[in-house]
Amino acid sequence: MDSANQFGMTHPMPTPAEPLKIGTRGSPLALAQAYETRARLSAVFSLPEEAFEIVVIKTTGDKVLDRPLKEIGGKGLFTREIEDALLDGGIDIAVHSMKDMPTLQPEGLILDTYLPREDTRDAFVSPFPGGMADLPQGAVVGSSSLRRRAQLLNRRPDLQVVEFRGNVQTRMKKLSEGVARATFLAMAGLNRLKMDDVARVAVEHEEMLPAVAQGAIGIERRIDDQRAEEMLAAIHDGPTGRRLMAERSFLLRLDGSCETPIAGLALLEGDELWLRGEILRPDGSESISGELRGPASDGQALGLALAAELLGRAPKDFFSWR
Ligand SMILES: NCc1[nH]cc(CCC(=O)O)c1CC(=O)O
Repeated sequence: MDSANQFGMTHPMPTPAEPLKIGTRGSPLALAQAYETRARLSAVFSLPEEAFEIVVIKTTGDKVLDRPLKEIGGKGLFTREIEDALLDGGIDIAVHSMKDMPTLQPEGLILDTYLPREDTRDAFVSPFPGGMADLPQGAVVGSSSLRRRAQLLNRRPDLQVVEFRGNVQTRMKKLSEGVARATFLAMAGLNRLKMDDVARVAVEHEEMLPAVAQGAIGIERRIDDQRAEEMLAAIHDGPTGRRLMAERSFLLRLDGSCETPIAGLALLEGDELWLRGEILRPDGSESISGELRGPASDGQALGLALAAELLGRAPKDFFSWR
């Protein structure tokens, strides 16, 4: 008899046969996300963990640690090898931080399953007391995110931003060594890693709009793999899907260059989506932001409309590729 579980109803298992191979990067956050996916699948189908195999894949982005990401070549840096493994059958599903995912997937793959979204806010992290507003004049802040860097400089042109790569542990070490006074991380990552010892102040959306898809886990599969399709349908979170549809359409329409800092967030209010977006010059000297509301059933139109609105207000030289 099926027993209820923390994720709700149980489902009949499509085809048990072989273990479902779950591909992931090997970073602590990526592994936590893969374990969460496995836990949800095994709960919803009442399957033992052995029915799933976690396959760790090293990507170019994981191998090159000494250079800023944009120098190595932007898009797909953390996904190419994983998508190759999906295509050649080495894995059956791939678990991703949606924030890092290109807006379009390779032919033959589909990315339309999302787990319930975590906290979407950024976290201000510093060994000193206080939040962003308490940063002294001229303080040094570490970040390798183009978006956070531009937003920060837009609000506080007096600050100095230095490049900060590496995992949470590396960044905390840099803070304790005094390389920077503070840094920014996603609340979602800190929460998923259960890093309760890292002192953080949540940055409200009004102060700093997060990256598109921040806090969302997405699961990719082969388009013709029926077993994976059925299994993933059972753990998909509809509200997260509707929000990401709006945010990712917004990004897709704007995404001519990874040199352009972009922020975007959709919230669901009943049957309505509320989408906010911001584009900035990399040095923070100019910011263009806006918002639109529309039916939750058509996030795509909403995302495209807000992007068109911001593009219409942007000077010709705003995007470096123009
Ligand atoms: N670009 C790296 C990345 N990709 C996803 C997260 C955090 C988790 C998330 O937003 O889902 C992070 C690190 C960070 O921004 O602190």
